[in-house]
Amino acid sequence: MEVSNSLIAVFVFVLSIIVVYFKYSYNYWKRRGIPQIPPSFPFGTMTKVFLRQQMLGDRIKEVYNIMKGHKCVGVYFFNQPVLIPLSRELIKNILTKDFQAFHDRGIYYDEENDPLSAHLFSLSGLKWRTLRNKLSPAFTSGKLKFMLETIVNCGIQMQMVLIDLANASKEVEMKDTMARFTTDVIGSCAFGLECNTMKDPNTKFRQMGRRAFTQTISDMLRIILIYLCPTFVKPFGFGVFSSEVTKFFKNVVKDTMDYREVNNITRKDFLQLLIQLNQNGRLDNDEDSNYEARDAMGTALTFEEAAAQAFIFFLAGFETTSATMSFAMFEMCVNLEIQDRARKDVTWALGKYENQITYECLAEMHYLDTVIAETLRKYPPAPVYARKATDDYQIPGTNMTIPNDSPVLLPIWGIHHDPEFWPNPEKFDPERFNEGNRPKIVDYTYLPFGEGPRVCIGQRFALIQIKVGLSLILKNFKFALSSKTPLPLKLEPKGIVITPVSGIWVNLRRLEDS
Ligand code: HEM
Repeated sequence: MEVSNSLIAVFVFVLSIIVVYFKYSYNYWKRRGIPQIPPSFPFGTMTKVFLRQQMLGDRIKEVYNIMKGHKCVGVYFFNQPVLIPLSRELIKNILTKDFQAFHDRGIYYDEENDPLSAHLFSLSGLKWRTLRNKLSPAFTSGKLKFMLETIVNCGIQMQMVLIDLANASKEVEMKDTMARFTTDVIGSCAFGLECNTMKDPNTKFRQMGRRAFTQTISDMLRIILIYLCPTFVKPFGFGVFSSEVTKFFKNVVKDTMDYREVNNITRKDFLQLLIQLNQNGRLDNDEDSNYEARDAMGTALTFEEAAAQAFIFFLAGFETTSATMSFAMFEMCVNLEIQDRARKDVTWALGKYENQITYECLAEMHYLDTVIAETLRKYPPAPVYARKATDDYQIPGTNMTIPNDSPVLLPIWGIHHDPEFWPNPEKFDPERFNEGNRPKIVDYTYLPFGEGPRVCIGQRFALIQIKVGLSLILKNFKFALSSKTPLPLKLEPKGIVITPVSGIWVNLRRLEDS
């Protein structure tokens, strides 16, 4: 009895210390004269997010709406202070003008124990800059043209599978179908593999892709530990992703690189470019020579570094693009006149280029561009993204200073739905991006791919992939929402990228039959 009383006393004592410490931490922003949202113990300002009841992007949008008018606001993840910039000038300064004070994301990586975590998205400082310079030439229009054939081949596989489903009058779940298409594209372009996920939805590649984007309770606990005490977890070799996922991707890169070397095979894909960087530290025959990488060359990428980049191209590439394609399909189901107009645009461009999806043909699908742009506004796949202050930063025109090391989260979902910049923001209206309206878009209010030196490196590749997929669907099918799609769409609270909870189900009708 006495032992248990002592244990309870120790527990109460430790808990009281934690509560007092958290309460003190909860004045962090107030002490610095920065407005804050009142936090509560123990989750700070993010209770529903940590209880997996609300998407992070949605919570940050609420904060944006409550505090709009201020330059910035402080929030807390547990007791960790995080800054949300609200004014356009401050957002611009962080992303571009004063980039030197915010060049890192503050994302955990551990080159030694978890080399796959040391990729372009997470790296910091000079390492990031050097790698960015080395990789940028892999995304020039010349290199993308070189990969188009691979993307179109994956699109044709998708088209064939959809034709079979339409012939069998089966309802199709678009989110998963698009994820299988983009898995095939990125699997092929980043890992040099024909994944065949379109034909077999349960390939190991697709399973690992799904696993990477599903957080189990133990993943969540590991991530929280990494977030709260990164120095403590390092010696334990905790990875951001489960070891099953990282082992799989590392082996795929190793096996494919070895196979190509032994059999002297080259292919038109990112992996080939990574192999060149691994062997020579630069790309062969670089016809797009306007890149600033010349100084950064010389040192080759190690195998681990090359594998980490293939891994991030896959992670950053497949879910974001498939989400965009499926939301575009959803909106074109709900707005049939937009679907018809997009189809006319696509068939006109294809007609002009003898039904061949070339780079030039895609560039002429102007209306489809506006549909994709509006999809990325209404459903930005990355509803928030991170930066870290790399110096003390005094906010111009104020007495407020963002302390060195502060995590910063950009409230993209909030900005994209702000009626001041986007009247009637819930309306899906591609006209916002037509030739006449595009120049009127207020700077720093449309940021689906980020901005400044850390802007998405895969932006052009993503847009090509999305256009290839959507143009093949529009050309071949009419589509309508099935009653299996619950309306209004509910978004997954546990998701990293915005995804609909129960998928998007459509009925496809082959155009010859309509
Ligand atoms: C619709 C599709 C996509 C969206 C909406 C998207 C969005 C973003 C955003 C918001 C960022 C952060 C930008 C910033 O912090 O300023 C980012 C970074 C990045 N994205 Fe994408 N992305 C997409 C597709 C892709 C694809 C297809 C790839 C690769 C093939 C890719 C690779 C990357 C990488 C490597 C970074 C890190 C860049 C750096 O830190 O230097 N993304 N992306």
